[in-house]
Amino acid sequence: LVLADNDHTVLLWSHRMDQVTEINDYHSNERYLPGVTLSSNIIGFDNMRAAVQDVEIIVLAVPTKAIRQVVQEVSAYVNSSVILVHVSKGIEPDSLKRITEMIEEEYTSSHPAHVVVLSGPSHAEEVVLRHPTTVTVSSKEMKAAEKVQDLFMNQSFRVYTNPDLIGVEIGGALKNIIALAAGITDGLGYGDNAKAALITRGLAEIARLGTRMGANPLTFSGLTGIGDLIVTCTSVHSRNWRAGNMLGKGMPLEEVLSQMGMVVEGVRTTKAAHQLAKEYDVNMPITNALHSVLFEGVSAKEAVDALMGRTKTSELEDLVNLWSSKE
Ligand SMILES: NC(=O)C1=CN([C@@H]2O[C@H](COP(=O)(O)OP(=O)(O)OC[C@H]3O[C@@H](n4cnc5c(N)ncnc54)[C@H](OP(=O)(O)O)[C@@H]3O)[C@@H](O)[C@H]2O)C=CC1
Ligand SMILES: O=C(CO)COP(=O)(O)O
Repeated sequence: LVLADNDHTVLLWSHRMDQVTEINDYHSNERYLPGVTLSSNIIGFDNMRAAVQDVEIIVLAVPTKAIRQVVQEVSAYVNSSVILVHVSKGIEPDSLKRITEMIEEEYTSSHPAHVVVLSGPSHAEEVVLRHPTTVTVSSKEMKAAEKVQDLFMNQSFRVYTNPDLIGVEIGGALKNIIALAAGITDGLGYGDNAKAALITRGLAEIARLGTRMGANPLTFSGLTGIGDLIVTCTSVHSRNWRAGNMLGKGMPLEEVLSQMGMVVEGVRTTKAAHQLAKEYDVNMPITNALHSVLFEGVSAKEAVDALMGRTKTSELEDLVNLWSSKE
């Protein structure tokens, strides 16, 4: 919708034929954006080749789990140099790869691709209402990122650049873990103090890991760090928050996921971050507590009690370690 508002023709491929028909015949997408009228310059395609073969920019807007498969399909049909923009927020368990790394591994066309991430506090439900939204683009090739900035920028959608690709991707992925945890504490009936604690200490552990992985610590005080943490931990639009809320009320994980019917990225990302914390030897108590709830049979209440009962520590010790690990 943002690109269509900026007078671009958008060829929107979907793997569901019924969705393509709905977009072309009724200019709507009721399952995902109820009540929204889509612009007529958004054209649905069920044929991937027809959608991507002549375009300059491809926006990948699928869950992390689908990235590898979709990039393989896309790269079979690209017949000139393209910019691949991804908006996914996750890390792959086991391989522990960021999205850009997964795209680079799967892209096989002989025509070059420049990979750009677009991320930040941006619930789709509000973007489609043209409510003011700010995001960040990053890439190994900042010229490509600047081109994407120009394409998306408009009066209600403001785009910043940040050359710290690792920080942008890590912040966007890991905030979903904290959003799940924030949903859990709300589901348990805890209040704003608990949520503020999760956002603040969640940011500390995201920054600790991200910095160890090579990110600039300042990125975590930007849109893809604290910005996305706030929007995801405090909004009923967030699928991660909603899933956490059901977990906090006692619903088993499988039932929560089947009720959601949309991606809850934080679940797989918790698995990945738990592994990353071990690999980089970084202390991530909230991530580990969530891992124990999701995958080790610990109750939400027990996990909160364990977090609160840890040995005393200094708040600033974190910050000192963060900066010194950069030197
Ligand atoms: N929604 C939001 O506000 C925002 C989402 N994001 C990120 O964007 C990414 C996508 O999120 P979102 O759009 O909400 O996710 P959804 O769960 O809504 O899925 C998006 C689309 O991807 C399709 N899809 C899923 N798997 C495949 C596959 N294997 N092949 C082809 N298509 C597939 C879905 O089809 P189907 O209907 O069949 O499931 C759906 O049409 C996530 O990483 C999310 O974190 C980032 C910013 C905001
Ligand atoms: O990333 C998002 C907003 O910036 C959307 O978050 P959810 O995936 O939790 O809905």
